Amino acid sequence: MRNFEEVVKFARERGPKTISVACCHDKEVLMAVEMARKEKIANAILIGDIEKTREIASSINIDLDNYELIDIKDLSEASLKAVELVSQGKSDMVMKGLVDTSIILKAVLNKEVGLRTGNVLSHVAVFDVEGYDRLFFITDAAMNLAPDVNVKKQIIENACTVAHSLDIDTPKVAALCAKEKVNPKMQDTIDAKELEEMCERGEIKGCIVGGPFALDNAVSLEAANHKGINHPVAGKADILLAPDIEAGNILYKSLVFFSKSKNAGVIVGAKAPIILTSRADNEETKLNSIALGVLMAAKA
Ligand SMILES: CCCC(=O)SCCNC(=O)CCNC(=O)[C@H](O)C(C)(C)COP(=O)(O)OP(=O)(O)OC[C@H]1O[C@@H](n2cnc3c(N)ncnc32)[C@H](O)[C@@H]1OP(=O)(O)O
Repeated sequence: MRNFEEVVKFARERGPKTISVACCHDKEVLMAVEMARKEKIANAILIGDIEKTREIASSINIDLDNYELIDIKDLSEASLKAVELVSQGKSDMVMKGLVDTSIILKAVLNKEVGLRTGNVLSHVAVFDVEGYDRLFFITDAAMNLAPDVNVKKQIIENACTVAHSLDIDTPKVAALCAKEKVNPKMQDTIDAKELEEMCERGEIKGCIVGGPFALDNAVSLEAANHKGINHPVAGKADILLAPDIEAGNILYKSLVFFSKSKNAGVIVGAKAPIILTSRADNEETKLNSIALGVLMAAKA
């Protein structure tokens, strides 16, 4: 798949799935779940401040009779309930509403009702950037703070599951750094080279990993050629592995605010997909993310 129209089309064919929305009192979230319902992609169980939700819904002409509603005002408790519904098999995936990412992720990691698998969980954002003929996968902009090389390996593997779900069989992974040469004083450049070597040894499968790469020579063949970089990933990266959450989040939000791009975001590695976008993302991004979640759930 090369764009979100195809992702939404696929989700329509596989839906409807059920989403439990944690902290649903948010206009863009309600607009996205309503679009998903009308498109028969997903039905939603809305958990949160229902009085506020009703006010918002009536201001945008959404009939809440089409939804199951659970009134829990406390953000942590609402997040736990949304996760618990998935654990109980009453819902197929969780969606973040108007709540801090850390609150919903703590619910996902909760030992009693959470969705742990023993694997690393990580965020994968998919971007369709104007001017590029392929989707970009940015990871991890939202969950893992400062991953070491072994966690980075698992973050790559998680991103590959998303890329494979979108029929990108052998994604090219660029381990991003501030430069394309190893500097012993820059740990992320050492990690990037190690990840490349792990892939060459067959310890990371289903992709080609290269690193370190600066962003320009990861995404632009012209920039890579200019620097004389000769590697299958150079200028052709699909998956952009950020060295840490700060770089990943800034890259994500730069694309959202400074470029013409469409995007979607999901946490993977858990028992079910967690649809996770920024609160500032618009309803189209949230709908794309629901479609991506449906696709991931369908392939699970
Ligand atoms: C991109 C658009 C959206 C955004 O902009 S998001 C904005 C930025 N994101 C954030 O603020 C969230 C960043 N992450 C966090 O806040 C925290 O790392 C997070 C995920 C909430 C975990 O916090 P804590 O519960 O304090 O973490 P902890 O390190 O004490 O771990 C508790 C238990 O959970 C486990 N854990 C933490 N991260 C994990 C992961 N990625 N995958 C699998 N397991 C994980 C950890 O091993 C620990 O387990 P145990 O209790 O020892 O068995």
